[in-house]
Amino acid sequence: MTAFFFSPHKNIIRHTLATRDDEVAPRHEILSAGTEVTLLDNGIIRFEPNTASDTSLVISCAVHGNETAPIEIVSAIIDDLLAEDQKCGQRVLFILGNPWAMEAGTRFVDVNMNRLFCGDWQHQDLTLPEVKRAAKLEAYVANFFAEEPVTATQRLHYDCHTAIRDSARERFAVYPFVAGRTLPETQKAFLDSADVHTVLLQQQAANTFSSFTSLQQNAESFTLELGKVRPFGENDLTRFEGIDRTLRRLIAGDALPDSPINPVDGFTVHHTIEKTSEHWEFFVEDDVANFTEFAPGTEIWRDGDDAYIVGDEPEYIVFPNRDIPVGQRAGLMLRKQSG
Ligand SMILES: O=C(O)CCC(=O)N[C@@H](CCC(=O)O)C(=O)O
Ligand SMILES: [Zn+2]
Repeated sequence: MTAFFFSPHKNIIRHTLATRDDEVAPRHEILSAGTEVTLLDNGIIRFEPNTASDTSLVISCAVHGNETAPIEIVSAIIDDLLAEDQKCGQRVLFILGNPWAMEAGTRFVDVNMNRLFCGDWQHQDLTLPEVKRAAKLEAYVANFFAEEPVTATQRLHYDCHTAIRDSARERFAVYPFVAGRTLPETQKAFLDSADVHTVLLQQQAANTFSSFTSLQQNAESFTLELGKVRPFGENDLTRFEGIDRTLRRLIAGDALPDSPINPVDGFTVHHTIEKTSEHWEFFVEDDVANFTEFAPGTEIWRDGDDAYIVGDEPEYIVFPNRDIPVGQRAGLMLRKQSG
């Protein structure tokens, strides 16, 4: 089956790269175990077992096109599902988010897709391919969850990324903010199983893909930062064995532990760094790693009389980026949760 489903292409990566958005032909097959496979759109494929499933699982990658390791992992899982070397015990929707940026080998082409969700695509130029794609992704995910069987008890979404820079904590998760929600032990167990021992707990609603599934689709979801951005073929996939193994277990329908065996450290956002004007000065070196610790009293940025100085306990930086337009986020300062 593997050899034929994406014919004449070798796998979903090649098929997605070779297919223009307006040329995609939906495909449908039933595997010998009864699993229904449907290619819904370019880079969007659904597997549905013919047994009662309790989980609807969305696995996405390539929302940023140059974050290739998760794309390689997802493609290999899809190959194994098609070859029936990987058991399909749950409904799964796989999404390769941004085919144009994948082809260009860039984070995005016209607009950062991971700022277009929760309907924010409506306020953008609707002629742009990435804007239309974000709208479609919302619709595919909403339909996938709406069509879940009566046996379904949980909706999960893991949006797999790699970060631009090194990280003092190699892998980390971002847990979207939903008022009144706390991170369940079962999701900590998922992170532990995937070798992700750091979680950034957002305190504000956002317009990322994982925020959309958490806020509007009632899913447990994360943005997973699983390593560092590298071109296709240059990833050390042994560094991604935890997520690969854990996604495969979930897809098979195998139970994960109810609570983590190893600690998962929580960090909360203490300050959002914003580039406030053209005079804004940023005192963080360009090559600083994510989760670098800054001691109390360190000045992080200054804009005239306004400044940010680390308070009375250490803070940790993530996603620092000075090369952004005025008004946009230039990084986050975090505090580590105690206990
Ligand atoms: O490495 C960086 O500086 C950026 C990594 C990245 O793309 N992170 C995601 C996080 C999404 C979230 O907050 O859930 C993003 O900025 O889209
Ligand atoms: Zn990313």
